[in-house]
Amino acid sequence: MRLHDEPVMEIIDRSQRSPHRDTLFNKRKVYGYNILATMSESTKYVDREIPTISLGDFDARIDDITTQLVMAAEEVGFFSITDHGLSVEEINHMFETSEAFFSLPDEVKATVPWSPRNVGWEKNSQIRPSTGKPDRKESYQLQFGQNMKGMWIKDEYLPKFREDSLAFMNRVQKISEKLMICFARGLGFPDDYFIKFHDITRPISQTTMRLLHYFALPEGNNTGVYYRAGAHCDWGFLTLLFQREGQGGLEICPGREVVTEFALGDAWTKVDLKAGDIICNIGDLLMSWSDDRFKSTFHRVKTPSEPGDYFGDRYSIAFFNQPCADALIQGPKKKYAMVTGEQFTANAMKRNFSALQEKQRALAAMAA
Ligand SMILES: O=C(O)CCC(=O)C(=O)O
Ligand SMILES: [Fe+2]
Repeated sequence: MRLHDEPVMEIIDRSQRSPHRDTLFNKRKVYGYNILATMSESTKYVDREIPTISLGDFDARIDDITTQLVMAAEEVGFFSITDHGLSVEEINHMFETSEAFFSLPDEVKATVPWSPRNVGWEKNSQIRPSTGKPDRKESYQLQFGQNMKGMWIKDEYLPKFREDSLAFMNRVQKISEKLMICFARGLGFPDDYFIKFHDITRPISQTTMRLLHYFALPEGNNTGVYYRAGAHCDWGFLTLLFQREGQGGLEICPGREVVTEFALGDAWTKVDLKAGDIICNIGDLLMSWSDDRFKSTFHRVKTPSEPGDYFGDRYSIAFFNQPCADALIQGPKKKYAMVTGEQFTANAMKRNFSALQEKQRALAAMAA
């Protein structure tokens, strides 16, 4: 078993909680035993608007787009974008490429095994501190730089996989860079401020595209047995998510006020999508870099267990914008001490690890 990269925060900083938000979201600590108490209950849902923002006519509309993005980042931390320039055909082609990879025999996929540089293939091994159990899925992490040496599936197994994946990744990077310009403006930084720190042409780039395949589950009540993707926040800067229509399950739970806080509400909101839209979410890095103005929101892929849930094989693609190791991270208000990209990641891993240990101790105590 290995520990992946999503950070979780063990400290609830009560001094910084907004009383208004507290009544809105009814927060509670999630990674203790509380989450277990919810397993047999049916999910509580609430409607929340997840803004849809058009990037069309970007140069002429940049001020308007920036306003909309900043508002979405401040309020929900999730938004979908349209008119981003990627066609439905291009997205579908990447999904077909991904499905072709996942349908290879495990022995072949194991020729590119996951490594802690966050590249490679894993199966049923990512343990989230929110569940203490591995997600039931497989994923293949791809990067642009030197970490991918020897980690691309060979052409003899899947011709053109590397070429097609890199072409898609470069297209998604360009969209990310548009969003980075807007978020830099929103925080009063120069336009290219975030782009420079996420330069994918540098060999030390850590930006990662993750292809995901969640296995089909038996229809019925799977709760407590399987997890698709346990509740977590992404630790990077910004995530761009591609989903397939009809393969639902992504849910969000806003309410986190400070990046050092480790709590979430008890009501989830399903994320619906239209073909071709990209769902985006703020990661902990941008939350920290914005002095907590932009929210990194808890989300999960729900284990299908109730009527109306999607039980079949589910494919998704996540593009994580990660800083280069030498990026210097500090918000305009200097709320948090300056850290490098490398330190930020190390701190996130450390918090993740101690939260996971806490969760596993709680699970063991319940079993005893
Ligand atoms: O598969 C999805 O829809 C979400 C995946 C996700 O949140 C992640 O990998 O961080
Ligand atoms: Fe995520």
